[in-house]
Amino acid sequence: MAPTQIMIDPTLMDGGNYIKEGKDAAKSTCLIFSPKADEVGALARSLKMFEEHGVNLLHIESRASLRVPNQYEFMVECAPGGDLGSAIENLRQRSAYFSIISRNYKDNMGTVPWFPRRIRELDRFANQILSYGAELDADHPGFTDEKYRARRKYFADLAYHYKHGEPLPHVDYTAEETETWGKVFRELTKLFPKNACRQHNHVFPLLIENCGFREDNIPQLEDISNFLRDSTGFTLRPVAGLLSSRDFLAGLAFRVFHSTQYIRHPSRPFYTPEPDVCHELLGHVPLLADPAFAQFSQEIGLASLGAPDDYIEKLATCYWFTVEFGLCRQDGTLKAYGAGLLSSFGELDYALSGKPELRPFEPAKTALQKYPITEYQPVYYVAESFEDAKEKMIKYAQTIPRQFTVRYNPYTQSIEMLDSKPHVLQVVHGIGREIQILGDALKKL
Ligand SMILES: C[C@H](O)[C@H](O)[C@H]1CNc2nc(N)[nH]c(=O)c2N1
Ligand SMILES: N[C@@H](Cc1ccccc1)C(=O)O
Ligand SMILES: [Fe+2]
Repeated sequence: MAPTQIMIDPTLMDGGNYIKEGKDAAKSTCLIFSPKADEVGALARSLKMFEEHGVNLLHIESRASLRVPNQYEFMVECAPGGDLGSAIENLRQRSAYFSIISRNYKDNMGTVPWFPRRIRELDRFANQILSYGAELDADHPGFTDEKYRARRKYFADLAYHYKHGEPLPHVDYTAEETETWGKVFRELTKLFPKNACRQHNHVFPLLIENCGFREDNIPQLEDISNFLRDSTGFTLRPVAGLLSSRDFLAGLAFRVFHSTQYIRHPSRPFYTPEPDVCHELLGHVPLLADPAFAQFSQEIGLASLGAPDDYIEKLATCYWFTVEFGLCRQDGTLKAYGAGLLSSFGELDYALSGKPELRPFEPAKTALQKYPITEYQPVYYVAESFEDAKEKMIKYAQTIPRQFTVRYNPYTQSIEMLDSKPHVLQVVHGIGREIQILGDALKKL
């Protein structure tokens, strides 16, 4: 979704508190630094220096540095306020390595836009929810239904209070909600065998068997998240509504998919302008269990970390025409793999009807295509295969201006910035070991 079409909807928030918190967190500045070699007690001195400049610290972390041999590396997150500018200059002069990451990067030339480095930092997104503006409200059947709104508030609160590592909230869905799910489930499962891609049809029976996918049951996020973790390492997080493209894509870098938990309004079961539990579970989840697709999703996420705003929009557009509305050719036949098609039986039929325009998926061109969000797409992009789409995305991502390379470390569930020789060498050694394992396996085959 283009960020320009979204605005904060205060009525969805709890007395406006979430918004205020979100804004403050959005202004924090992260400093990563290693003191010069001969400095002893550098962290203590730096902390004192921040205090003297009236800067409050929200978080402090220390690690062995991978950039400067035998040194420590510190990460401090500063709240807005105080004389942060002078504190930064002071610290910069005393550091062998120094880097600033900030949500407030627009006013700070040369600053990298903030991105989460550890999986638990995804907790910060909970209070950065955006919602549709007036344009879509008029179109949304649920926005004038008090009962539905109250229910949406309940789901929003569940997501706001969720913290990384907790079990995903269990929801007792009402009979009416289950009925809506049933209608969508029934119609879509009629179309899947013919219209959905091979991977979707392969995984779907497993979801019926392991996760309670049934016409008369809305599956629980916790069961699905556990299933996905076993399949591809993807996990789900509940989310109260639309995240900005930047935040949503950052989750994918960690193989975390933000999922809504509410269901669409019963008056229009077969098409909704917002993601809902039908869209997430029937559209996205089956493909997240496919290894090649999971990797494709993560690649878009990794490419987005710290990227400039215009590139975030381009990546979000590529995401739109692949993960959301993508078509692919399999054994000479067109199939749908985009979740927005696989969750809307109206559009699933339409996309493959021969009426809309089809073009080959080509990231550099696709990234520039404008698209409507409340009606069927006029243009669809066709991928030759997930592997092919992934290779093209990786090549395209290399054209994004960024001063460092990122890599996900699944052991620590954190993002590593490969911006020093010792760190790169460490990764090279790791790959050497993998090659040994492969050589050994080959000998035994
Ligand atoms: C990345 C792209 O903008 C995409 O449309 C995102 C935006 N934010 C989102 N936020 C939520 N909660 N769910 C989504 O599917 C998306 N999609
Ligand atoms: N239109 C989709 C939901 C959706 C909305 C917005 C983006 C993607 C998907 C459906 O009806 O299921
Ligand atoms: Fe989606």
